[in-house]
Amino acid sequence: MATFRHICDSVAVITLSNPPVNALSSALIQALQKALGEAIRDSAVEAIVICGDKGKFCAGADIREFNKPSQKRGPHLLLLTDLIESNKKPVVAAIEGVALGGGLELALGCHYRVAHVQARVGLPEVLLGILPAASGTQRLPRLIGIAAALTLITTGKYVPAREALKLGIVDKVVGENTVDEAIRLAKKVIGQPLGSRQLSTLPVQCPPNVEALLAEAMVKVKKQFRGAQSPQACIEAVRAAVHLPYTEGIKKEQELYQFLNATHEPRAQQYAFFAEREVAKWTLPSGASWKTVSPQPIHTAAVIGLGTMGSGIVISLAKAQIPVIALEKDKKQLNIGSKAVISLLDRETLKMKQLGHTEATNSLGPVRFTLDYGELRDVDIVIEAVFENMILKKEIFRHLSGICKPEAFLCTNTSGLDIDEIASVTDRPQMIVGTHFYAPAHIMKLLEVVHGRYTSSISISTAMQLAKNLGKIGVLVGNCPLFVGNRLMVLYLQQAIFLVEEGNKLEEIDQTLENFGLAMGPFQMMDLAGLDTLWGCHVEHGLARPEQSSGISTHHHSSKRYSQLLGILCEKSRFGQKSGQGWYKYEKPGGRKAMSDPWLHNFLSEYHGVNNFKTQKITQEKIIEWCLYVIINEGFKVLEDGMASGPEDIDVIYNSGYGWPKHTGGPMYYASLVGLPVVLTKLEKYYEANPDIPGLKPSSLLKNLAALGNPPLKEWRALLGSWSSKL
Ligand SMILES: C[C@H](O)[C@H](C)C(=O)SCCNC(=O)CCNC(=O)[C@H](O)C(C)(C)COP(=O)([O-])OP(=O)([O-])OC[C@H]1O[C@@H](n2cnc3c(N)ncnc32)[C@H](O)[C@@H]1OP(=O)([O-])[O-]
Repeated sequence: MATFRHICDSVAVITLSNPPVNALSSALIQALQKALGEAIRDSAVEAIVICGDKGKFCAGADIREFNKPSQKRGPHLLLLTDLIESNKKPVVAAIEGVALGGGLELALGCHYRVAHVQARVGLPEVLLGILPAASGTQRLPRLIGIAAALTLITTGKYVPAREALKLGIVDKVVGENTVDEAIRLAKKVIGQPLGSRQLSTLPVQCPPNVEALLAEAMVKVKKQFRGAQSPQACIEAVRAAVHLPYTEGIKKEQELYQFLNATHEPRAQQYAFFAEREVAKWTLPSGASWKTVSPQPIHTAAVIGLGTMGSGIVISLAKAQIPVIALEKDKKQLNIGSKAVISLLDRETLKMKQLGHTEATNSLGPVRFTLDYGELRDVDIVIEAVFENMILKKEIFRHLSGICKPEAFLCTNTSGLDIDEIASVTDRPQMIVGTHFYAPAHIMKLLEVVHGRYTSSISISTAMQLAKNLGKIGVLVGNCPLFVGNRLMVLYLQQAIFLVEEGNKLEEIDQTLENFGLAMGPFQMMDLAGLDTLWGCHVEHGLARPEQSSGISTHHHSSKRYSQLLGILCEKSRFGQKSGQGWYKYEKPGGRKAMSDPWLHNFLSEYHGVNNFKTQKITQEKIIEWCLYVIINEGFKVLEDGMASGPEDIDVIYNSGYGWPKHTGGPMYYASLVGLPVVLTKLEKYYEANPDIPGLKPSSLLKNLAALGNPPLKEWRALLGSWSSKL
């Protein structure tokens, strides 16, 4: 790792070099400081260009060093940005690839910025539980104004070069030779006054309603990142830029940074960041891994079934520029499905145009619609996305076996059906993979890649690579009923329903869990997913009984507690958002705004009386424990069964697929934050009082770990040698 400089005429070029993303480690900052000092002192140098090695400017501070004590982290980037800005020689940043976090702050210290057209810039610190701590919160508002700076700093959004140019973050965008262009610019501005280019000296342009703007931003982040402190601290830092001179603003930025660093949030978010990258590097117990098994190239794909899931999958593939054949069973369905796909494609094209892709229409892969299975003969992969019915799926896979080329991978988008049973009817069980997409499939990041008993490592490697190519996070899971995400989720939803049966208000339960940070409370989530779908799933997986008798709940079977409420609501045609009423009512079928429904409250109090449920109103703290600890407990059972490679996989599934708040790291990380012995004691207490709810019975893995105290999550595997993945 080094920072070196060479002189090109009178311009010194300093190259940041710390593969793979030129993160600013203490060593790199030190080397940069040294090179800058030399360039500034060297009388032959009249201007300086800073660029990054291998086409990447810089991805910001080295996150791996965050847990080092700050005094051991060497010189602070902040001082460096001041040094660059205040020196008399013009400094130009040549931005290729990314300028993120400290990388962008470094560029903002420079007097000019030239960016490659494909570069992206941003201040993503908020997504790591911190804030830009090298003057970003003070310099960016001075450059682009309060409103735009607030958006960037509180969302962590990455901005493509053309948008950055419009915002005024960069001075020039080029299609090639970024460094050469930066050198040209540097030569041109030698000797020109730098005053207007020194951002720290500029006044912040404030609109008259600046306080209203800040207050509005605060309301927005409190809703969007419930329970997280860093977005609020980001706004406070920008407020300082509005009211204080630069040096005072910097003091406030540092204070807020220290404050955030003393909370658990940065460590949780940073854990989540690395967990996402780790799970993508799958390894099987056989030793096969992403390093040893090459994925097969996917040049063409087919999707069967153009309902909500299938349409989203088609768009995902098209966005990854993979040509798709979209198949439906009859003309009517094809007509409906193709309209849905075309309208989504149009929306994606528009979005891309807004992001500055001028040839957006060409950047989506072509989609062809058909009724003819024969057209699937030569595709590299088929993703079946018909509704959840084993008989139908088997029929399709039997058919595909006879049609598709022998090298084609056959995937099923199921949210919990047995992959092995599907594989058993094909001529190539080793090439059958479960690909569980999340709705809407062209937006949600998560893809559970399900490893069946016969699935080969090449099939896994190909599916995991496909996830990456689709811009998704692939997480490898075992073929257990409902796989991992939904296996934990159904128990959580059931717990929430039990609370309602005991007289607690569903709005309060939703609100409490949303305040904890979940994107959506359980009842709103059920309405979104469809109560009929969930009811079917609960019956199929033994969480409810198929028989119903209006209003009367049979709440026990084989000494296990059940709730029939979902079924009863479905009998009343309350299917959730799609029918305009479920746990809540909506302005119309398909409406999104959930409103409390007096009818439901009357119905529930009658139901409560008829069924003689004991009333147990519980506190917000207990709502959280009661609902979330079953997720954690079942997570441990998943690990015990070997259905996930590690706790990180479960956390990534929840963070990216279920709206779990990343500032708590994920359910398993959250368990370690609360303390495993505490979680265990609570579960024991709840189970003792409710022996009819198996989800509350503490897992033996949790017991074993808790017996060791509260070992850090990264040590769990080593401590329990016998627990191993059965993927
Ligand atoms: C003072 C200042 O205010 C502060 C306080 C800060 O600056 S805080 C820091 C702010 N910066 C960020 O938040 C940037 C986060 N990174 C990203 O958004 C992405 O990584 C990427 C840059 C857009 C590349 O994406 P990619 O899809 O091409 O590959 P990858 O798999 O993601 O990443 C490739 C490899 O690089 C590693 N990596 C990425 N960014 C890193 C970073 N900032 N530090 C250390 N390692 C990093 C990553 O772990 C992976 O490693 P490995 O797994 O190969 O061993």
